[in-house]
Amino acid sequence: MRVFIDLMWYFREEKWRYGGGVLVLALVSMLSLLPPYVIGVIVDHIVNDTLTLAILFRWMSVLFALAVTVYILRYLWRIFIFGAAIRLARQLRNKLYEHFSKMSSAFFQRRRTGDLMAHATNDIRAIEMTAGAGILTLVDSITLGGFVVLTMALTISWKLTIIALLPMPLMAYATSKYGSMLHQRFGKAQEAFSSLNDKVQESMSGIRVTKTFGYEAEEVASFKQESDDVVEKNIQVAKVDALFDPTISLIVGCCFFLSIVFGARYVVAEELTIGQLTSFTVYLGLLIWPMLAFGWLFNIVERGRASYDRVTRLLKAKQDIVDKPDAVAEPPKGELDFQIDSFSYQDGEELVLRDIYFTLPLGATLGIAGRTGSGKTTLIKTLMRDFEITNGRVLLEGRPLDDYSVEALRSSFGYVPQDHFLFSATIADNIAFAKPEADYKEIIAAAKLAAIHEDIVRFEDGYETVVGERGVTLSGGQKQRISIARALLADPEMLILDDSLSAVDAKTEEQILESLRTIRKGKTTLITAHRLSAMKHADLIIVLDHGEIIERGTHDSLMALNGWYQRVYDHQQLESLVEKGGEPS
Ligand SMILES: Nc1ncnc2c1ncn2[C@@H]1O[C@H](COP(=O)(O)OP(=O)(O)OP(=O)(O)O)[C@@H](O)[C@H]1O
Repeated sequence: MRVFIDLMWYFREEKWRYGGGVLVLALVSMLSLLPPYVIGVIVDHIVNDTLTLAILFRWMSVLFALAVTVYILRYLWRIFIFGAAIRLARQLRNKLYEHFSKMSSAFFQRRRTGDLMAHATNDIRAIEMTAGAGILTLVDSITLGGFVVLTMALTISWKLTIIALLPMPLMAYATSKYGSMLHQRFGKAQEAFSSLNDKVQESMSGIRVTKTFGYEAEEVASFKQESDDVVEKNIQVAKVDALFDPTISLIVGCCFFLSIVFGARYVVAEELTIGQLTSFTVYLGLLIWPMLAFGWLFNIVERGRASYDRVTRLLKAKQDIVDKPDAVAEPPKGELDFQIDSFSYQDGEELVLRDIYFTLPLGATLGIAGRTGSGKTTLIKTLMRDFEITNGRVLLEGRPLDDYSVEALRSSFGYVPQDHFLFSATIADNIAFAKPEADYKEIIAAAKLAAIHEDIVRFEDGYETVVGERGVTLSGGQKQRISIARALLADPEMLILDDSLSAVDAKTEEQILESLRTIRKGKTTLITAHRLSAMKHADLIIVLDHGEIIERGTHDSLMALNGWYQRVYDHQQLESLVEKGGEPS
């Protein structure tokens, strides 16, 4: 029941809804006591031969009025209690989403997407059940159960009540035992569900790769295995779940048995009338639901507790990147000073960057070259504070990155990542993502600069073409250029193209670079690329190898060095000549 204490903050917040709901529910419980009483009275009238049509009609009218009232009241408490529970789910879901959106890349690297999705769906649903059906069963089992027992004891026979309820402690013992078994098994079932979620997410994202390699059968088999695991764990839950009903029915059966055996003796001894015994057994029947509700309550509460623990653990995860109290809110301009002694993604892991020292004046263009895995993207991630530098620092306008608020820092960057992402929205919306207030003229201008305008107008719906998962399929190069247009539209202080020209041909690349040279005057641009022609005009080019700068300079000075840069550049030029049989880029 600890989960109810954990949720107390919400019950307080919604005290009117819960207060109203509980009150109405208690009233319904009280009113439910009337029909058994009426049955007892009628039976006694029949036994004593005093039943008249008038008496019968009077009691029937009372029962009819009661039914209508209970009908309305039941509707009311549902609105109060279940309505509040749905609101709690909404609040928690929004909190989780807000929390996710504040977390750094390191957080998402440690967690699986499917797991996070399971928290936001299954766990929240279990908590909603606790705050809705859980409260209902708690209040119902206490009020209806309490009222019925009191009525039986006070209006019929306290002796018979005690006898009839003798098997109850057994039930309390059994349900608490089942409850703790359920908690454990439910935790495991939820973990298995998270894992399955993750599997589905990964399989769907990688479906093309799976098909290309003809791995469908293996994928289906591995999905089946995960799915079987979920089923197995849920069966384990269901096995305990299934114990509640028969146990409760058995105990209720014992209660009936005792009350009939002893009740009959009291009737013979004339301590009770037949009508009273009839009422007593009907009251006992009324106890079945509170008892079932009690068992069900354990079930709901244990699920809710496991889920609430999982969600709060997640919400408690500290943001690893937070603003200092006096953080500068003004977005920095692009004057860079890298002073990184070393960087690794996790403590104790292999160093990914070492001895990165260089400066870049405001408005300059930096080219970052190097073989795959040499640390180009990592260098950019440290600049954007996606990951904290533990050994060294990066200065922007002479201040360390953490002097700036995260928001100010992020608004300085226009980042076009390697794995570009388009939302399921129109092309115009995708381009205007970083500047939603942009008008069509600005969007088209950005698209022209990114050399994608001609492609867009060829689509039937032009800029209103829907792309992404639910829209038309674009080529890799088209997606890249839309991502570039998106970054250009925001006109950021620092534009970062992380291998963002890899899927466009040499001519288009040159066209885009030419636009950049014109519009990015006075603003800093960083370009990483495998095709070195993309950084030929940079003011500074650094070549990384195993996280270290092995060459630095301008294109001309690097060519004169006769090192890695010169070799790769010449090789690429030759390749381009052979492939296209045309001009070198
Ligand atoms: N999030 C991460 N966690 C742990 N290691 C990582 C992470 N991202 C990259 N690495 C590792 O860091 C090294 C540098 O990777 P990085 O992506 O910076 O290289 P890159 O030069 O950009 O490569 P590419 O040209 O292929 O994009 C690699 O060994 C990679 O495995």
